[in-house]
Amino acid sequence: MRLRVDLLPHGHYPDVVLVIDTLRATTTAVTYLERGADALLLTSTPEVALGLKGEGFLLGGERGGLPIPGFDFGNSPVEAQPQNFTGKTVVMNTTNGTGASHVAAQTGKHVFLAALTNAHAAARRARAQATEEVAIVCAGTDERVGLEDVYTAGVIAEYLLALGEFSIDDGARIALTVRRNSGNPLEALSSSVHGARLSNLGLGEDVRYAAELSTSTVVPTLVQGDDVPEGTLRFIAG
Ligand SMILES: O=C(O)[C@H](CS(=O)(=O)O)OP(=O)(O)O
Ligand SMILES: [Mg+2]
Repeated sequence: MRLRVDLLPHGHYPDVVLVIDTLRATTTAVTYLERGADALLLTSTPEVALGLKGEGFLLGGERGGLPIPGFDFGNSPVEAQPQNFTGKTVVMNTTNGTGASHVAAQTGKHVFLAALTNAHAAARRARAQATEEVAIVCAGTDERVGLEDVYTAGVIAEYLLALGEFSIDDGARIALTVRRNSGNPLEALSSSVHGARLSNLGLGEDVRYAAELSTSTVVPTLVQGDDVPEGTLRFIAG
C-alpha cells in the first residue's frame, strides 16, 4: 500500500483521496454534517452556488476570508457549530478547499474530506477503503503551500502508519517532519501564515476550533450520481 502526500493538489489519483483544508473549508464541512446537514454541495464557482439559492439550499462560503454577498454563512466552523442543519443541504464555495475537492474528484475512486477535527476517523476510513494508494491532498492557500494543511497531513499520516504498512513518498516524509517539529496543533496552526491572517481578521476562534484533534467521527464522503446539480460535488456524512 502506498501513502502519498501532495503539498498542493496535482491530480491523477487512482484510489483513495483525503482532501485537507484545515483553515477552514474541510473543518467547516465536518461541522455542517455534525450539526445535522443531510448533504453538502461543493461548487466549482461562487456563481454556481448563487444559482442554487432559493431552491431550499443554504449557502456558505468566503472570499478573502469574509462571507460572500448573497450567501447565508461564511466559511466558519464556529459560526456553524451552534446551528441545527437537520434536513438542510449546505452549498459551499471557498477560495481553496472546494477547488481542491474538484481536482480530487476528477480521478479519485473514493474521495473524503479531512481536517484535524476528524483526523483519526478519516485515517481509519481511508485505510479501510484503499486497495493500492492513500493520497492526502493539501489544498494550500492561493496555490501556495500552507503549514496548517501539511501539519494535518502529517497527523493523518501518523495515524495511517499505526494502522498498517505503507511505502511513503517524499511528501509524506515532509508532512511527518512538519508534524513532529511544529508543536501541538494550536501552536502549528497559529504559527501558519493563514492562521495569523485569520486571527488578524478577528477569526482566531476558528483557528482554535480547527486545532481540536479528532473530536469528530464524521468523514464527509463524496457520492457520485446523476442527480447532482452541474458544477457541484455532493458529500454526505460517512
Ligand atoms: O476561509 C478561509 O479560511 C480560506 C479563505 S482565504 O485563504 O482566507 O482567502 O478559504 P479555504 O478555502 O477554506 O482555504
Ligand atoms: Mg485553507
